[in-house]
Amino acid sequence: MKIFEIMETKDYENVILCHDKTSGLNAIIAIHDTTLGPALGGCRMWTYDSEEDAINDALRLARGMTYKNAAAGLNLGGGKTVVIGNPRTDKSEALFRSLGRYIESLKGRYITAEDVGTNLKDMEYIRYETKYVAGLAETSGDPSPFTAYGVYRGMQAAAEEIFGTLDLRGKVVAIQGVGNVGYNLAKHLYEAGAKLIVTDIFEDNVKRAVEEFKAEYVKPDEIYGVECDIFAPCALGAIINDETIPQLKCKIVAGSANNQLKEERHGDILQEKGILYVPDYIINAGGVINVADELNPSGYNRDRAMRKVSMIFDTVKKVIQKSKEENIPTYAAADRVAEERIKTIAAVKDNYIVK
Ligand SMILES: NC(=O)C1=CN([C@@H]2O[C@H](COP(=O)(O)OP(=O)(O)OC[C@H]3O[C@@H](n4cnc5c(N)ncnc54)[C@H](O)[C@@H]3O)[C@@H](O)[C@H]2O)C=CC1
Ligand SMILES: O=C(O)CCC(=O)C(=O)O
Repeated sequence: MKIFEIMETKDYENVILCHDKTSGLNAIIAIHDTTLGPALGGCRMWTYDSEEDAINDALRLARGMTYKNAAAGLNLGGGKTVVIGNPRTDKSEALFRSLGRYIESLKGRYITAEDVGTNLKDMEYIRYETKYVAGLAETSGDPSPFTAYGVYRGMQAAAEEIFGTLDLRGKVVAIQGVGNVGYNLAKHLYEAGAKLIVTDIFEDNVKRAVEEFKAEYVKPDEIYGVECDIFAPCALGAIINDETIPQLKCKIVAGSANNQLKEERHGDILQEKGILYVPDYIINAGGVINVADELNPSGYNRDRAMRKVSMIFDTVKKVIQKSKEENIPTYAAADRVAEERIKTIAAVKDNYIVK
């Protein structure tokens, strides 16, 4: 793996390898870009097939956070931590405190939070060693309801574009994955009068959605082909691909899952087919917007965080507008929105201030 070549090509600032013999910690902190502010991004714990896979994941996710934070209008750069290990069996207080000490040593260049495989308890252990951790139980808490609300608002913006109304009453929405985000999204949609079709690999999650929201159930591999207005991927990445696109009968793809397009070209194909794709990192920024509110000098405020999440409606509109004006697919328009903000703010910061 040519790490410096990758760092040069995609403009990474730091990649920090963290090891602690006592706790067994093997982790990577990747900081992609801090033009807008300290890098903020969650801490993922996963069993990787190789160290190279783990480093690649940290790099890819850190860069994704730069774009997500920039497009969301946050004064934050992008970073991510990857802890190599099984989240069910390899966790300990010592492991997360050891990681916390590494994060502390960066003196605020990187702020961590929850991600796949980590939870509020793990964040508390990190907090024993550093203040550079957000999303604690006593402050902003579980980000999923905020992410779900952001997805709902983004869907409304997309609906206004395609159906001429943001009213989702009577619209059919197919949700893939009714876990933390999917469940909360289903609740908003049900209350708005939408008809739901759901799938999940966990029976309990399906049962909850069917009973509470009168949702129709289909098997996991059937969800792509159902007749619907909106397909909402809220489970896995890479689900928009050569096998699934021909099955889609929706007019909009809008969901919380990260990295929905298997490859960028799949975003081009959606556009050719006349399906509006709402870029994942634009519509799923509710969680990070909420977590970032903790960094406000006056402290965390839930109502303010919710108001900011609601603005995802406007960001989605802006991306759609750019896509139309510049005749590019929405995923490329989203990248331009993020890159232009970083470039503009970098230029503003160019002048010298006496400290
Ligand atoms: N929780 C949050 O605030 C954020 C979540 N995301 C992304 O949104 C997605 C969902 O996140 P959460 O709801 O937190 O995760 P979760 O783990 O609570 O829910 C995911 C659900 O998908 C189901 N699932 C897994 N494989 C499936 C398959 N093949 N077919 C159907 N269902 C399947 C799982 O059983 C689970 O119920 C993930 O991709 C995550 O990275 C992105 C930004 C923030
Ligand atoms: O929402 C969080 O807890 C951190 C943000 C993040 O890592 C993400 O949005 O993927």
